[in-house]
Amino acid sequence: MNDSRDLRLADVSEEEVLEHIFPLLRADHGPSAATGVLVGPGDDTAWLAAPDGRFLATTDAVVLGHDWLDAWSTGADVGHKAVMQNCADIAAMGGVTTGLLVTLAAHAGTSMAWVTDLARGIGEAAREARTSVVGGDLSGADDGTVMVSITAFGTTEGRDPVLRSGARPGDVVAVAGGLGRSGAGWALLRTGRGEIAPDLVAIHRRPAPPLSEGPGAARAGAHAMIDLSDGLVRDAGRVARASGVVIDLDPAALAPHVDALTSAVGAEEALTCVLTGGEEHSLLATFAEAPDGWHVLGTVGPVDELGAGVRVGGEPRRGGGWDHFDTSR
Ligand SMILES: Nc1ncnc2c1ncn2[C@@H]1O[C@H](COP(=O)(O)OP(=O)(O)O)[C@@H](O)[C@H]1O
Ligand SMILES: Cc1ncc(C[n+]2csc(CCOP(=O)(O)OP(=O)(O)O)c2C)c(N)n1
Ligand SMILES: [Mg+2]
Repeated sequence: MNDSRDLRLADVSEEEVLEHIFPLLRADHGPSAATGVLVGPGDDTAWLAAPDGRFLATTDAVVLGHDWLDAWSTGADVGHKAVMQNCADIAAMGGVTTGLLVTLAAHAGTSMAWVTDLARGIGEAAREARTSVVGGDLSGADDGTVMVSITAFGTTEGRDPVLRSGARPGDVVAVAGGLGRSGAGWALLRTGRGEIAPDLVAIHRRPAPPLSEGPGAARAGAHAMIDLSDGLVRDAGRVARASGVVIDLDPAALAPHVDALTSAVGAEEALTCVLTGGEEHSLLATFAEAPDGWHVLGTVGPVDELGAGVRVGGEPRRGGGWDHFDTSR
């Protein structure tokens, strides 16, 4: 196992795979949420502290061909993104991630080099998020199938979580992080133009959610919050419907985000990316008053005759954004 470069999963035992990846997954940071890990990987389960007696739990899976292509993303990119997707969900509740479970289901022909790279990316992202992998599972899969599923646990540090349902008329709606960059990077990759904007492609491969802004928003009194995984309009719509309000996005507030993408993808595609681009994992929240670090995008109003939902410059806006089972693509 010293040189894993040419090996496939079929050539090694499960124990050897685990022995190989454990060191890559290990947390090496000082005191943090990871200090709540009482028993880590290696036994039948992990054992975690839940200091305030309650914890957050979420899971997200990614599948080769549906969520990434090997031509676009390395194993490390896939691992990094899978971790960040989960940590963004924890942050969107106002929480801090305390531990991760990682499941890999892969066909026997999967190269050990890819698995090693995946583990490296997971470990790197976990350390960036100041958390650690506490366990997981390995499973076989049919030829061509590779799936990575991550489950994250988190703590709200004694606060109540920030739900999607708390937005109130009179609030502002604001974002921490960018808009449409991952979607623009994906559009460039799809059309073989990735070299036009390596920064956008990098964000698509490895989203960088502003994780600390989640608990920050909770401390600042956020009324509602969500992470932007499926596109601004779609995800804002989830907050609007859960809260029974209208969210009106101001085109002038969106303009700088659109302008930032225009040279790479053109003005029309830039607006589409900002409104509907997925996998950004920025945080969208509503507040009585937005704190520093948050960019106000619009306002929250009472339901009107059209019902709860999203408007852009007062105009109703539906559709767009990511749906896994949309076969019209
Ligand atoms: N297969 C499932 N079984 C039970 N609950 C699910 C399932 N899929 C999604 N959910 C729940 O539905 C909600 C929305 O899921 P999802 O859109 O995946 O959230 P997010 O975009 O934040 O990851 C979440 O609360 C999630 O836990
Ligand atoms: C090969 C490939 N096809 C499509 C996409 C685009 N894509 C996949 S998932 C997704 C949206 C977010 O994923 P999801 O699993 O719905 O995240 P969640 O809402 O559960 O956090 C997008 C835009 C991609 N990254 N790679
Ligand atoms: Mg989410």
